Amino acid sequence: MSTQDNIVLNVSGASKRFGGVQALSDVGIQIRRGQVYGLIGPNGAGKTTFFNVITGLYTPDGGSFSLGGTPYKPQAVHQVAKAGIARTFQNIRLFAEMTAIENVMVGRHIRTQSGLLGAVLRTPAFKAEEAAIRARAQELLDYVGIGKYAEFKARTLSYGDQRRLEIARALATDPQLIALDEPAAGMNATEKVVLRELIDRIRKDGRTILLIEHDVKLVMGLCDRVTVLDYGKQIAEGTPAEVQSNEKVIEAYLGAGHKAH
Ligand SMILES: Nc1ncnc2c1ncn2[C@@H]1O[C@H](COP(=O)(O)OP(=O)(O)OP(=O)(O)O)[C@@H](O)[C@H]1O
Repeated sequence: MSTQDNIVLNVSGASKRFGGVQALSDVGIQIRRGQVYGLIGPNGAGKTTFFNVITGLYTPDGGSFSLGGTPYKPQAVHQVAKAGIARTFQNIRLFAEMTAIENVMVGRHIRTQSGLLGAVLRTPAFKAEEAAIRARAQELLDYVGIGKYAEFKARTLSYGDQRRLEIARALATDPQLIALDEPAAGMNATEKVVLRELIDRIRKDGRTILLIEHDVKLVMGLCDRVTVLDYGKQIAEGTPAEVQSNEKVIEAYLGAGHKAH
């Protein structure tokens, strides 16, 4: 396999303006298969905008995008999901009144074959597919450590478990890239340890992960490479050790009144 084949997400020149604010300015990243790639920066740096651009929530003003070597246009969320990026959200977005397992099954349905007509007619093919989807969803719930809550409504799960459920749902689409938007937000120290183990396991199982995270310790401990944004510009890229000692990064964080926790 050539080095080029190993690149899962390749973005160059990503730009996005909102009125007078240049939220993203010529940002480029390359994420290799099996990497955990971190996106950090002070508040308002453009991290969420970058996520929203690559996942089709915002139409970029410019930039080129490819996933697994195939160019894609991040113009619509469902197209990006089909192309193979799954994401979680900073503010958890689950179907609160559905059970945990149903939430994961919804994620899986974008990969199904028998379609709406099969579902309405409840054809044997549909039923077999449904059973397989349920079995796979249960496996994923077990994998993220919440298998015993399969039949609980999503809203009744603890915050940490809801975040794990979002990850299970993202995994259900068999994505080439999983984009996690602040997965540790609101978690206590114990939940963060469990989350870290989970992300590590997902990586070891051959998945590729893009991570926005405010918890610098978690980022530095988990990521293979990190990009630092500040005012929409990419001010550093490299290993955690490299970016941590980068003058521009230190300045950006201190200037914004941040401190590493
Ligand atoms: N939908 C929008 N409309 C107008 N301005 C926006 C919009 N989304 C983001 N911005 C602006 O773009 C800039 C980058 O914001 P963004 O939310 O991407 O930063 P961030 O790094 O994710 O910040 P945080 O860490 O606070 O979540 C900010 O100045 C923000 O006000």
